[in-house]
Amino acid sequence: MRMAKHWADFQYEIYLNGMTGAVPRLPTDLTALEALTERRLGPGPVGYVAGSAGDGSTARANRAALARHRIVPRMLRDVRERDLSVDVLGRSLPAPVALAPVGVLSIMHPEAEPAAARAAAAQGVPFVLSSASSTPMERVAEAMGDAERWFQLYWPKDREVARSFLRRAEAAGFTALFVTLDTPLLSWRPRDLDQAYLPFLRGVGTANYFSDPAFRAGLAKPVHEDLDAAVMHFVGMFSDPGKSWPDLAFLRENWDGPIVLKGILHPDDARLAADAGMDGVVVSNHGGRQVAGAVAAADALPRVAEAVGDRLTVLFDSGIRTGDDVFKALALGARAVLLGRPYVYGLGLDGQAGVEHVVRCLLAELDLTLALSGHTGPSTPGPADLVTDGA
Ligand SMILES: Cc1cc2nc3c(=O)[nH]c(=O)nc-3n(C[C@H](O)[C@H](O)[C@H](O)COP(=O)(O)O)c2cc1C
Ligand SMILES: O=C(O)C(=O)c1ccccc1
Repeated sequence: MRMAKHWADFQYEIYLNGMTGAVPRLPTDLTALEALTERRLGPGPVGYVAGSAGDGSTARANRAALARHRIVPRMLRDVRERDLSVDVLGRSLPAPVALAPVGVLSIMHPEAEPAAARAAAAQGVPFVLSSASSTPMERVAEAMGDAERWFQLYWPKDREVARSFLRRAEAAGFTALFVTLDTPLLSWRPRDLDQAYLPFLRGVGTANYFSDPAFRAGLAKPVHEDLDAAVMHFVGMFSDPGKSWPDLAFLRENWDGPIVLKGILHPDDARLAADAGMDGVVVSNHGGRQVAGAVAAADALPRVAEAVGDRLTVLFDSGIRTGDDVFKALALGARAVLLGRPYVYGLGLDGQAGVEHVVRCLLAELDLTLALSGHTGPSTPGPADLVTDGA
């Protein structure tokens, strides 16, 4: 009997369903989802999701850097039995993929984070919940049963609010903490600026704050009596550009589980993370949404992996759209990847089912890419399996 699930079976399922005339409700080439979402949803929300910093050069560089690497497939390696499972932060995951933290999901679909979280749970991949979710963390946890969930912290200025978030996340069953460091300020985002569109000013993405006792203690009036004041309190609280490396001790003292720093691009920062007792890093430029002109995430990855791969769990995001992108990230030194915009488009187009479609397409394509390249799991691809244009 076969032990591990073959994600590639989704391919047969689609062809078999085709015998009754059915075709998938959404494209199976996940790079097609952005344009489709733009046609179906209003410009404000899609612009917010698809947009990035400055002229978009970092988002383009993320794709270009992955495209510069080409896979060199190997033959005759017996790839009948494959197992995509991988150990990440002390957990065994069924595949080297998790859903990235994305705030304000209610702008894409009324069922928002609970729908995305249920999709992740149904497919067995971890869901990383954003601090800036449109649903309180306890309700998202409830939607997930005992499925794997991680909490992303935008480190609030107020220590009591920070402590309260950590306590609530632990009580709600979030097992790992992802601390996002690349967003102490929101970057210059022309697409949002030109539409004067910022969801939080409308009170979207504030659910964890407005439901928090420590946050509310700082308000003169209850949230519903003075929404503008509550929003302003959120804006002042949401992040803290004054933080520096020694402050990480606070997180270590207040969180028992693994801590992962998200937004690391320089190998020296990765070393500082290891020195500070962190458990992992996400090599990420926030999907090109923060520093225009920044290094492509895939170009930063091998240097970070080289620097700390033996001390920390190295994860990756920014630009992953296809199964072969995941293969390349693994080969460049990532243990697993986070998927951002594609699942958000899936949510916008078809709710929970849309997110499940995206996850299944990505993992089927990864499974097939591994097999067709001569690999039976995610841990064997390495730099020798790639050639790089211009290198
Ligand atoms: C609409 C949107 C909202 C995001 N919100 C958050 C967030 O709240 N916290 C966070 O750490 N990262 C956030 N990110 C960044 C993602 O976690 C991830 O780093 C990025 O989307 C990966 O790039 P990709 O979209 O190219 O896959 C957001 C990204 C998008 C597109
Ligand atoms: O838009 C983003 O990229 C992001 O990270 C964010 C920040 C604050 C609230 C919601 C999302």
